[in-house]
Amino acid sequence: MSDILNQLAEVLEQRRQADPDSSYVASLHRKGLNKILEKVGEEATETLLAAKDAANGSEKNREAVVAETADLWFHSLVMLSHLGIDHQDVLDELARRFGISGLDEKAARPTDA
Ligand SMILES: N=c1c2ncn([C@@H]3O[C@H](COP(=O)(O)OP(=O)(O)OP(=O)(O)O)[C@@H](O)[C@H]3O)c2ncn1[C@@H]1O[C@H](COP(=O)(O)O)[C@@H](O)[C@H]1O
Repeated sequence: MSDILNQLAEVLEQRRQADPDSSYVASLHRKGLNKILEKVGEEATETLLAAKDAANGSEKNREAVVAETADLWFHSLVMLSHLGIDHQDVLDELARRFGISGLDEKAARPTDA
């Protein structure tokens, strides 16, 4: 999985300096953080609506979940790039968490005084 993420992140880095008239990613950077966040929110909403439909059944609905999740991940990568955050940091965080049960991690959190 991380191969395509790494390749895509490399292209996204190049697009920070590209012409907004010939690059969708460059056009997002030109419009700024608020526009990028709007797209992330929109794609998140579309993903959850597709997921609700998929729970009711057809293969077409399941394909929509895949397509919408790809849109969400893509726009999240653009957000990270815009903020100058390396996507590898997110992969490293997932790797750090790997094998740690969410239930155990939550139980080990300091309690509020
Ligand atoms: N993976 C993607 C990718 N996924 C989705 N999209 C685009 O994301 C947009 C989101 O879809 P919408 O229907 O929400 O778009 P819209 O309604 O026109 O958007 P708004 O006007 O509402 O903002 C579409 O234009 C999609 O084509 C992507 N655009 C680019 N990439 C990758 O980014 C690379 C660089 O793209 P460019 O910068 O355009 O060269 C490409 O080679 C691809 O690898």
